[in-house]
Amino acid sequence: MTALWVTLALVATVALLLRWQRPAWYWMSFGVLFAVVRVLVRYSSVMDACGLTVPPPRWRLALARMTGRPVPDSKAPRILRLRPTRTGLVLRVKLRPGQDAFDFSAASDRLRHSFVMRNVTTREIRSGVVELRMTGYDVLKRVQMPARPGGGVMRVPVAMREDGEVYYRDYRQVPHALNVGATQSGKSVYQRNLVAALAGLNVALVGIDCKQGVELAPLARRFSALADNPDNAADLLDSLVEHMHDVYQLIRREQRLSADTPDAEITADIWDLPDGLRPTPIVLMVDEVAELALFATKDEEKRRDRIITSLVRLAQLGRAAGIYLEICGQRFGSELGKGITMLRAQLTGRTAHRVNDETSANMAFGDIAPDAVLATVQIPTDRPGTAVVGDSSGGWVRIRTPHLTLRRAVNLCNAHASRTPEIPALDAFRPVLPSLAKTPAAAASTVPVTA
Ligand SMILES: Nc1ncnc2c1ncn2[C@@H]1O[C@H](COP(=O)(O)OP(=O)(O)OP(=O)(O)O)[C@@H](O)[C@H]1O
Repeated sequence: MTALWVTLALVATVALLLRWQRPAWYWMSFGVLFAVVRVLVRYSSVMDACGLTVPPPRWRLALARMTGRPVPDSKAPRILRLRPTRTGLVLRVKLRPGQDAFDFSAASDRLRHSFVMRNVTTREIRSGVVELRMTGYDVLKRVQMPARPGGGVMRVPVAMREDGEVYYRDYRQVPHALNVGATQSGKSVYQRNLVAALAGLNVALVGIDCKQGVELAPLARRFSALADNPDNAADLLDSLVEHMHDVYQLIRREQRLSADTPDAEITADIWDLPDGLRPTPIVLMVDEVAELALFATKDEEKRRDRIITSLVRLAQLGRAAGIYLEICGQRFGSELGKGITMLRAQLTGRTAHRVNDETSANMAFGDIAPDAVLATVQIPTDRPGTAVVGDSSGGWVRIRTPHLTLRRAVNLCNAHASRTPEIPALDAFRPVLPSLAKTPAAAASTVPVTA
């Protein structure tokens, strides 16, 4: 008997320790079982308390009255499926007549504490069927991405969402994005995660890093072109615009060829081109965009206008040519001068890390997802890497990136260096790696790269 008590005490201690120190492990070992039992046992009473039941039909009430039987209870939505996941539970229910998905999203906070879960989000997956995604612990406290997060063509895993799902950056769905945040909020780590995820794909990475290349130069082995000051950046962007026009010419040529063949697909963008003809898609990463928009002299002002015009052109026309923009900065508003709001309107993907004021949050979401502004302002200082992402559909979600060190990102880029494609139009901006530098002077004039 004593042995049993000792074992139980030991198990309870281990469970408490895990819950405190390793919530993900606690969830997988103990939490999931307790949560399943809790949800199943409390389901009817919780639905009733949250106002998610429907009264019995009148004919049943009348029948009960006539026959003197007890009045039938209100009915909760029928459980279709309860599935445990590595971060929580997914409960799928069939709505009763008269219920709608909005009832569930309005009750998500009540459901959260009634089922003792960390977070509950709801969505209607098809007419009359609602899915409740519940997380069992704070998945953003210590981000652990799944071992095989999946992905697809131009769709890469970047962070963990607060509902326990992986957040993917999908360039074909949302071609251009803006990433804002105060200093030390985690923008560079977000960008690093993007680079690391893209490194293994058939894609050309092009970087503009006006912090003298401090963020992107170490990853240069996987970059096809890199600019580390506004002068270089202006030339690089001009060349990229030229490359875009060449790709359009190629698409037009293919369209002319297929126009006379009745059954042939008409090419509208690079993804419709045959594999052998398709130019490599390009992701342009711009770090600290405000540096490109600032000027002190007349010449610098001309250069600034050239840069912003090229960026607007790429944002307006780049998608079909397979050029995608990822623009990063502390603020991105009209104070940066003409052309900025026009550019911002084209950057439909928005990510906002912690900001210092509501105006900065408005720069990210004011025009597309006003609800996300409050969520952005509330990001705590002690959680770098936490961000709110939204798009032009008005939806938004909290995410946090895994803490990818620069060392690991460099190793990943080096491991995939052989995948770095050559883009002839951008040849002049190819980062010269130490092994290729011929003289110390030549090496000094190029962006240094860590091995
Ligand atoms: N997801 C994360 N988890 C834990 N720590 C993080 C995460 N993201 C960033 N950090 C830490 O926060 C600090 C700031 O990160 P980062 O350099 O990415 O911020 P930033 O917004 O780019 O800052 P700046 O604009 O000053 O360059 C770093 O010390 C980094 O290690």
